[in-house]
Amino acid sequence: MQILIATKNKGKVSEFQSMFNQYGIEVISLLDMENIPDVEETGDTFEENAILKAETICNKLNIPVISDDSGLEIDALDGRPGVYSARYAGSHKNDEDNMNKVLNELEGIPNQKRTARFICALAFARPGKDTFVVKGLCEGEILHDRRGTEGFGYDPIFFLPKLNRSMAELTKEEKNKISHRANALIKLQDFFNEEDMLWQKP
Ligand SMILES: O=P(O)(O)OP(=O)(O)OP(=O)(O)OC[C@H]1O[C@@H](n2cnc3c(O)ncnc32)[C@H](O)[C@@H]1O
Ligand SMILES: [Mg+2]
Repeated sequence: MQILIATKNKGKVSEFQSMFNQYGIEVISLLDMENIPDVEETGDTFEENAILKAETICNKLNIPVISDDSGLEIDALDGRPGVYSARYAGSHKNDEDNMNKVLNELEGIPNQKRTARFICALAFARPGKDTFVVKGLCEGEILHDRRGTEGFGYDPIFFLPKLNRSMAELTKEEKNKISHRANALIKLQDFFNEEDMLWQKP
């Protein structure tokens, strides 16, 4: 069995692959397909953008798809970068530039005021049926410098106080137990279980 994740982000694909692996489900993504243009993320919320991406690709290919819209919300920056996380330092979507921008903006802000959370909205769209959408969170703090080399995106500057490590210091297996993406996927599973379809909790 296969599921299409409507994303072009390698880091997300790799995490979905290991999360779905335990169910014997093969993950394919837009990186495996040619000529799929980027869906413009014009929504004001993660949920809106996730629905937009899932429904656009579902309508184009006429198969069920899951999409992921995610990002980082920093309290001291009034929730920025938020839905603009991918393009925070410009439309070239560069992780290093994005992290530098955040670190510069937080310069001089003390630890207790550096609270933040990763957010992930997952939308599941099927031909001719209602789309459903769920949201998962992961709370943490923004570090003063990068730590660790695992993961992707903003992981090196995201600190998890309970684990005393940055997200980029966790193995993929560890991250997939506590991440915003994992928390959203658990909620999506509940939908699937209710509808008695696709895949079941182990
Ligand atoms: O839209 P798609 O094709 O899925 O790929 P994208 O990279 O543009 O993805 P988003 O629009 O959802 O933007 C997500 C941003 O948030 C960052 N992000 C999302 N999940 C993350 C995670 O688990 N760890 C670190 N950064 C993350 C990511 O690096 C992007 O900058
Ligand atoms: Mg995007």
